[in-house]
Amino acid sequence: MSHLDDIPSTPGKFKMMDKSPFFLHRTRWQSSVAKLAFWSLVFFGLLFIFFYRSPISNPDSSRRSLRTYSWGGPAWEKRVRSSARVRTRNGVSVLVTGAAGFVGTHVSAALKRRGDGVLGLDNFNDYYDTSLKRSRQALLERSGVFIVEGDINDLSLLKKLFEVVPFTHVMHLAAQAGVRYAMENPGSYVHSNIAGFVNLLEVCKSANPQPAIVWASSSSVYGLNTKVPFSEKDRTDQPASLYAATKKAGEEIAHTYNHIYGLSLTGLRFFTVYGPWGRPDMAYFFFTRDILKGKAISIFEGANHGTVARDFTYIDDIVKGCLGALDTAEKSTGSGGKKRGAAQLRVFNLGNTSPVPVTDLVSILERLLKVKAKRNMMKLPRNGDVPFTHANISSAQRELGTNQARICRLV
Ligand SMILES: O=C(O)[C@H]1O[C@H](OP(=O)(O)OP(=O)(O)OC[C@H]2O[C@@H](n3ccc(=O)[nH]c3=O)[C@H](O)[C@@H]2O)[C@H](O)[C@@H](O)[C@@H]1O
Repeated sequence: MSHLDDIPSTPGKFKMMDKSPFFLHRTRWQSSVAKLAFWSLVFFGLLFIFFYRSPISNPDSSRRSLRTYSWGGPAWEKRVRSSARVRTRNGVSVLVTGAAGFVGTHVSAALKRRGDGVLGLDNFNDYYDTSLKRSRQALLERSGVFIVEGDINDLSLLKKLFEVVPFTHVMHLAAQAGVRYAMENPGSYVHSNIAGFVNLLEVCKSANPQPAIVWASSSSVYGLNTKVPFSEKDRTDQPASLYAATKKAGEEIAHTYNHIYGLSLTGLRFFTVYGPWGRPDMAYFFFTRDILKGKAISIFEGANHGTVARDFTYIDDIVKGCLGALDTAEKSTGSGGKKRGAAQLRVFNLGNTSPVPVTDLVSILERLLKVKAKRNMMKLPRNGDVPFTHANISSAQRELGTNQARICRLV
């Protein structure tokens, strides 16, 4: 484009050029034709450069530039197939969405370890430091799990994945997590937890064979319930946050797709999951960071200095529950978008069954870090938090073939 620098930017400058000795004896008419020819050349030149460099002339690069994700092509398909290949008798092939997330990484690794085919999908969004997601990706890559970079809202990508691999199961863990962030960015919750989920179900319902789907709901659906422990039969119509509302909406959407299309669907209500490779937006993570920095931490308390507590659940127990749900999931009954019979629809709590006060969590951290925390006690803000959670997991223990209670505690 450097030649464009020589082009005069104003008509005045052009007139100056007309007065040069070269043009001196030309007529006015000749000068106009020259001007016209010159500017036409410039115009067509620019037009050419625009179309030559524009993505429109190359559909592949256009797709990449618009969606910022790169996928497709024979080498990519080969990686997808290889990652999803089942390597054991009776193994299953699972599409794990949110595979670079905390729970997604652990579940993908566990499935791969036992010989199942696993393909990850993740959009690597920057809700928290993406370098942590990249490290999890590297970890999974070493064990043979390929993570496709893309969004669950990308219909053509999802269709392509099902064209390349006839997945038997989908482990849907991609979501906008975090209770308090919903007040800052509500659209992100609607985009991932509602629109993205519907998009995924649309593709699953049309797939042939239809996969069985296990997906992450949340303990937050119990909202402002006071009856403890929380049982799957309890009411879940009083969400305290938009996050909870989108997860509850997911449960209703699951019901619809099960009812109309015969999709086998299992929702798992996770209770405040913690462990290695955990999420930096969660309290145990940033409390640790701030205690080590000598920064004060805000500890929430209920009315009249009441205790705020969580049924903190160790990641290994959650992984057991996820695998148990996949293993006991019945096949979807539909095909090609048509229901052929009643299909399985389930919801399970996955929790530790013994709530721990947040003040105790801080004491444990102090003991392990050997640093005294600067505690700033404050009233539970009205930002989506609930005072306590407590899971009844008898249904999961009975039906998922896993006794996950008390395997691992905070200490
Ligand atoms: O189980 C769930 O359904 C949810 O668990 C967590 O949400 P939360 O239980 O709020 O977990 P944290 O953000 O780690 O908070 C843990 C506890 O610390 C308290 N907290 C949090 C932040 C803070 O500054 N101070 C404080 O006392 C919270 O009130 C809560 O009782 C996850 O972040 C959600 O994505 C998940 O769905």
